[in-house]
Amino acid sequence: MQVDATQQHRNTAGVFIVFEGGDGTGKSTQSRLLAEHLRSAGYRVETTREPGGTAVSEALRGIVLDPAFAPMDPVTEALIYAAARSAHVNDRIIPWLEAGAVVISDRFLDSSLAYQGAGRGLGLETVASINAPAVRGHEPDLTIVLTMPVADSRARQGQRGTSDRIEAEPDEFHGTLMEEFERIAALDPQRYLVIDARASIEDIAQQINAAVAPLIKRVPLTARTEQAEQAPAARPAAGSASNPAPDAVTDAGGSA
Ligand SMILES: Nc1ncnc2c1ncn2[C@@H]1O[C@H](COP(=O)(O)OP(=O)(O)O)[C@@H](O)[C@H]1O
Ligand SMILES: Cc1cn([C@H]2C[C@H](O)[C@@H](COP(=O)(O)OP(=O)(O)O)O2)c(=O)[nH]c1=O
Repeated sequence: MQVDATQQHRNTAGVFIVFEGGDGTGKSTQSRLLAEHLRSAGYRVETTREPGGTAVSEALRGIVLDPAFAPMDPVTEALIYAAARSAHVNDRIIPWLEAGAVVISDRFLDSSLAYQGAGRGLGLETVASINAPAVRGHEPDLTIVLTMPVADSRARQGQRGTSDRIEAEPDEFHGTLMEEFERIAALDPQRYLVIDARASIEDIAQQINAAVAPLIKRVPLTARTEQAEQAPAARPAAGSASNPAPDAVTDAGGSA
């Protein structure tokens, strides 16, 4: 198969939402809460993560995060993340979006731009070009950036115990990439939501639900999960039992 890196794909029926930010800023917590919130309203939601999401991508994750491989040449590192992303986009993200799902990914391309481009100093152009064949023109509809001082995210990670090869990098590295996420977000405020990750889990979830509500209105009713079709009791009161309104998901419906 030939990959046309310049080809721009629209995200067809589905909606693509990405969580970005430094390590330990609450991305997986909020990704899970958003998925629960949308599923309870009857949407088909697929949650995934990078690096990961397919068998080969998870195997590459094991390699790239393994402290046994430190130090790793930054170009090698960038290529491993891009290789994992290629399988993820091709085998999971594109089919899910074409099927009309709400796809929620814990990290995507901006992590490579921030960690490898800024953190490792490879530069944004080099990292973007390495990743062009992998992302195949797909961009998130909304990227939620969770940001906080490194000292605070370190304190949260401390509760988690062991650190992987990237987490083990010094605070200066992590400070650089946090700043880069904010800089990238400022370039396209329509498609980025920057949130102070020091707020409470519930406050953050409400901000996210409010930003996602207008976006998912375009998800077709046919994309609802079979599970939701069989469980009308789980639906919000705003829609009819057989055909709930997509705009039943509002910022008032926090799941946190
Ligand atoms: N807003 C928050 N306030 C306090 N603790 C939080 C908050 N969000 C997440 N946590 C906790 O911080 C730790 C890291 O959160 P996690 O969601 O795993 O972050 P990430 O996926 O960004 O690494 C977990 O122990 C989680 O329970
Ligand atoms: C997707 C991606 C992740 N990474 C890093 C960020 C994380 O340190 C690590 C993935 O680990 P993960 O456990 O998903 O992150 P977190 O600690 O935030 O829960 O890989 C990159 O350096 N480049 C990338 O393209």
